[in-house]
Amino acid sequence: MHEFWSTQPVPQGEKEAQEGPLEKKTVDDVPKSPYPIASVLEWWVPDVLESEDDLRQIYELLRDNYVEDDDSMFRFNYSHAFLKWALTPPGYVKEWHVAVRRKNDKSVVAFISGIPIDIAVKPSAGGDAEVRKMCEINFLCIHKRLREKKLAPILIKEVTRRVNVLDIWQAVYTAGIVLPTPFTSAQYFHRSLNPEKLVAIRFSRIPPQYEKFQNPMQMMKRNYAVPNAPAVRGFREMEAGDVPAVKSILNASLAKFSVAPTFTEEEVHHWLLPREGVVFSFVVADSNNVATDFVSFYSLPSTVIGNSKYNELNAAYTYYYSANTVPIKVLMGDVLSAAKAKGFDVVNTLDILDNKEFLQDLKFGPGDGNLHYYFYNWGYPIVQPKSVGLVML
Ligand SMILES: COC(=O)c1ccc(N2CCCCCC2)c(NS(=O)(=O)c2ccc(OC)cc2)c1
Repeated sequence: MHEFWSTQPVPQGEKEAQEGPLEKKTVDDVPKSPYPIASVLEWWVPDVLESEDDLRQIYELLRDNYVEDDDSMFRFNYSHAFLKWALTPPGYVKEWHVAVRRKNDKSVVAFISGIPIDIAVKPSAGGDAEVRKMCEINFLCIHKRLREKKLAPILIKEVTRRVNVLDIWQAVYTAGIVLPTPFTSAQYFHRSLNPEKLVAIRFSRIPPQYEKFQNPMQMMKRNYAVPNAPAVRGFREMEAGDVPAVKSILNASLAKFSVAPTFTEEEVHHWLLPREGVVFSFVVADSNNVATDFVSFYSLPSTVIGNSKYNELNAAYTYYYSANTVPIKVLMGDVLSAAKAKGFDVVNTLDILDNKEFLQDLKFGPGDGNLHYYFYNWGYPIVQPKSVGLVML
């Protein structure tokens, strides 16, 4: 079991692993040439920022081969603009976008990405957080026709080599499956905004508790109806002028968690300013128009697999927030209104951050998916998802 992971510096399930690095190497120990790969294949670094065609090839690989839910009802369909955003934050390293192509026709068969991130990790015994420059790994995808050929371990080793050669020795990543060894496991929750479409997509009957009504669908629509205007006075879209205030309140909010990113001003600008069709962010401004609260969500549509009537689900996912003058459930209530107004069918979230404080009142229901969080080369005790302040796209 775990032929590959048992060779890696990750907690192997022994009891209390020590906190911190599991192995210590230096740049001199790191091979300078790419990891060997089958002769019919070649390593390739797409230029996602400057080449629309390179970006399109990565987009299509993920659209057709990336994560599906357990029942293969949905597959994530990250957009071009979303992928460009997710892959090119301040200080990104082009070579950490690792693709594999077939030599003969140059078709992309696999991908894995890394981006730089500053993670603040609190020692479990308490005390100040240690801020560590890490790599955030995402979008590991092997073409459906090349599964079970041990390609994933090769991509993981190669991206690790390209990260280590720049003197970075830790990574953070998530997966819907259990690997050695999660430091937390979160659960997905979803809030319907368009119950008619969700019932149609889920091929499922209307929930039994609605059967008693004369017009069950009408009652479902009423139950999930949201105001068409925000409730919070001073609630408005975030602008560039809000960046310093948002950096300050967001970093302060995230400092409460055991594991969370810290953001520079440039990173706040990149990750949290609104981007059409990608990320949506709002502030609560006081009488001097200074942001006192902040909330955001991102657009991640899913392909509906094998449904004749609908082929796309417009899902919004809650992102970062800092609730200070209003409770998070009031702030998130305005996110539901904004998402509905922008045509989203559902809002998805995880029970990380303070999200448990709004799930029930805002009528989120449990999904059937889990998201497990992992460190590479960093021993850390298992913590509750509500101690985690890291949102992975
Ligand atoms: C790859 O998964 C999807 O594209 C997707 C999209 C929407 C989901 N919804 C919203 C639609 C209502 C039905 C259940 C929740 C769900 N169900 S889910 O429980 O939110 C879920 C999310 C992620 C996942 O794998 C990482 C597995 C399950 C999944």
